[in-house]
Amino acid sequence: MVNITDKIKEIEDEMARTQKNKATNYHLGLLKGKLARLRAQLLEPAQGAGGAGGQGFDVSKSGDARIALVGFPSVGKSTFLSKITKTKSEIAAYSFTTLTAIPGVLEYGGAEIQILDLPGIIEGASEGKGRGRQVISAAKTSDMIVMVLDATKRAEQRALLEAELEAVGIRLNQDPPNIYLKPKKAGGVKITFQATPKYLDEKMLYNILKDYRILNCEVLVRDEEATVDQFIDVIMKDHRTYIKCLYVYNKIDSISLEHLDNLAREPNTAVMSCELDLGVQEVVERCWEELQLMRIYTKRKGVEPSFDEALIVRSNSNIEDVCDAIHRTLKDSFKYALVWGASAKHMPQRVGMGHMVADEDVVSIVGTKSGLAAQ
Ligand SMILES: Nc1nc2c(ncn2[C@@H]2O[C@H](COP(=O)(O)OP(=O)(O)OP(=O)(O)O)[C@@H](O)[C@H]2O)c(=O)[nH]1
Ligand SMILES: [K+]
Ligand SMILES: [Mg+2]
Repeated sequence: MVNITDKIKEIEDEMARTQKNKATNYHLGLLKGKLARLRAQLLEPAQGAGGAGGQGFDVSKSGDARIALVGFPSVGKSTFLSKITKTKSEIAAYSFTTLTAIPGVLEYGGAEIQILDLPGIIEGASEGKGRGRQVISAAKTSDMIVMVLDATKRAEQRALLEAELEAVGIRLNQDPPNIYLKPKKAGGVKITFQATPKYLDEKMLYNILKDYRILNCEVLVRDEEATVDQFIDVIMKDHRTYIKCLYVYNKIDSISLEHLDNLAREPNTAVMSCELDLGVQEVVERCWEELQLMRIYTKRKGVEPSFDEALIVRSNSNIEDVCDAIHRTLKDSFKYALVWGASAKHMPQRVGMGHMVADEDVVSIVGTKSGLAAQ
């Protein structure tokens, strides 16, 4: 039996050989679809013993958010973890110093952020080289990826690493495509374009769906810029993860100012030197901004709010989420909430469960039973 990696290689070779033009467009679309399917198969837990399945490391999630440090060996991931948390992860000049996931806790803005130091990954990680598969699984469970890069190494490292993550369905700094796909029991395939598509047509989508044996469904393409890759992502949506990524170039103590200037201009990028303690705190601040966590201060009736301890909730949270963060049964006796701060139209504003809160709001929950104001 030909193994999956060989099949993947075959398709990749065929794609590389195929000239891109109007006539080959449909064929290339189909090949992309097949590739996505094979890659998903590769990540499925293997049958029986000794499988190199998609399991991550055995580290439980804790704190308000999780950040994974992903990068090639010896770029300084463990050095960074040791700088920003109290955890000491082994640091050395040789590759693969770190052999498992080492969690640390970063305390920032009243929140506790779990930082996962991971083994270095190498090219071919997505196909199971080294600890690649495990590292990638751990990265998938995080709220954000910090891709640590070595500023002294060649520029391709970034694209190589991106390709490894891309191959296992991780989409960095992208929104899920604006395409709606609903499988049906009968009725055939119905495709609607909300605007004239630039890169897609009905025949192309129809062919790919057929190849996936989706014979009855409704498709609505809302985005005129949607690509065939995005369409495949929608079909494969159970295998796709959309994660924020901050690219961090370490070791800037060893490069020229000109090179440093160029790196710092790349999008979603920060630069630092752990050795000279340059830019490290800025990286932490950038992470905090990207995570978009909000601090909510609770207040009991008739008592001044305490600003010592914040409740941490995610962006796009409402009063219901705040209740859940306080206590899981608080909602049951909820009457209304009083809100002071950026989200309030006047101070205080009386609001219901659906009210969206803002960073540093003060919230008082008023319940039906006595003494149920927020803790
Ligand atoms: N010049 C310079 N060297 C650094 C810097 N940060 C870390 N190093 C060195 O880079 C080497 C590798 O650091 P580690 O923290 O072990 O790298 P890692 O990415 O965790 O490596 P693996 O666990 O093997 O994947 C060590 O010798 C560090 O002292 C820096 O800012 N500048
Ligand atoms: K190392
Ligand atoms: Mg390490």
